[in-house]
Amino acid sequence: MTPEGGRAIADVKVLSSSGPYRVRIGPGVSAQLGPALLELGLRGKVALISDDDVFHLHALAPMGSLEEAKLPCLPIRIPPGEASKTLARADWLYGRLIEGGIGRDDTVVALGGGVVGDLAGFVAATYHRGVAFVQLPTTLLSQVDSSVGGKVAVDHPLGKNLVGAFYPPRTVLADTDTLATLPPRERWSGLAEVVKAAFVADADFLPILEEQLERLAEPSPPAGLLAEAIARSVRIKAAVVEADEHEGGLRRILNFGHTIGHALELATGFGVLTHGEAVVMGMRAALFVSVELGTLAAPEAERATRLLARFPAPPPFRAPSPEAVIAGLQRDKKADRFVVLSALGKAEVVRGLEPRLLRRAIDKAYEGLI
Ligand SMILES: NC(=O)c1ccc[n+]([C@@H]2O[C@H](COP(=O)([O-])OP(=O)(O)OC[C@H]3O[C@@H](n4cnc5c(N)ncnc54)[C@H](O)[C@@H]3O)[C@@H](O)[C@H]2O)c1
Ligand SMILES: O=C(O)C(=O)C[C@@H](O)[C@H](O)[C@H](O)COP(=O)(O)O
Ligand SMILES: [Zn+2]
Repeated sequence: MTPEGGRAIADVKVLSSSGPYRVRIGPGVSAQLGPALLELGLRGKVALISDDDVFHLHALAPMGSLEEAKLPCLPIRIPPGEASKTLARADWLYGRLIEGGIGRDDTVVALGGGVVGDLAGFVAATYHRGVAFVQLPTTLLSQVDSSVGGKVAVDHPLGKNLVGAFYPPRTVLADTDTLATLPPRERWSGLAEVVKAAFVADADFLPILEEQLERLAEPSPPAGLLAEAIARSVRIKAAVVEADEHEGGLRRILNFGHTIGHALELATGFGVLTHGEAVVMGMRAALFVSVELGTLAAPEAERATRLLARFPAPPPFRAPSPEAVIAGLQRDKKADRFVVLSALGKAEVVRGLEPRLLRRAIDKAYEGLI
């Protein structure tokens, strides 16, 4: 328990078709898991899914709180990394849930980053046609983005997140204390989604990021600054997903940088680039496309590109050919749609990008890296 006693610094309410849920953000909030479940009337067993590394680092507090609340816990660990976000791993998890006697009235809790959250959420959505699902995100990326909004999925060898569902969590406990152990590369990966949120929906957030980007990437940024940046990103995402939960329109803006980003993750091999690294490259490409199509003024694109240039380059990787990237891109769920900026803080969707423009955009994504 922290000096604050696990009290949230921010508490964001998100409306969804399966009911409202709270996102509590602050130091020590994962130690509130037991009471949070009881508050929701979730009194059954808890299957706590985590990856090996996160389990060793951060399972004690939430498991202790389950014990105090007298909620039986079945811990299940998976290997860390994007390679675990597969149907095969989901199938393996179903086996552990069946063997552990997890039933319709029990709860799946995801303790980890976006990989654990997306995978455990997919399993929760499908096991027994849906059991209660709770997120305890432990990466910056999962606290600012993936734990909110209900997208759950696994990858397919032919494409990222191709098998999934919309399955909102019952609650989210984003314990900012867990971020103290996060490696720098993963901090920057999360910051990519923070910057994306500002680019597509919150121009007033940009000056703060321009001033504080490197501080936010430090192992221990000023606590208030970090929690505020997380809360602001969550509020942006909450507003978008509340307006368009199932991505009929507006929600597509959250895919800014992702069309090429996802194709790069696939073509380099899942896990070679972090999601954030791929999205930074994809956003550079998308800014270029925005200027080429005339939706964004060049000085605004330059300002955004300058912010992205402050992200560290990924470790050296074998760059796939533009053809390989385009092939992956054509299998994306949103292959025919491309998100561009129409101003800083405002995005729109265009269709039917010319293949030649796409190739030049992929060159932009690689610029300075290969
Ligand atoms: N559902 C959504 O809306 C959504 C949004 C954005 C991204 N995503 C998905 O999220 C995934 C990426 O998530 P991620 O970046 O969290 O990756 P991740 O879950 O793989 O975590 C990154 C690494 O950090 C380690 N880790 C996690 N928490 C830690 C901690 N507190 N201390 C030390 N190490 C820790 C993990 O073991 C892992 O090795 C991708 O699959 C992406 O597609 C989903
Ligand atoms: O929540 C959303 O909507 C997003 O697009 C958020 C993205 O950051 C995230 O990477 C998401 O998983 C992408 O979804 P997909 O539908 O393109 O697979
Ligand atoms: Zn993303």
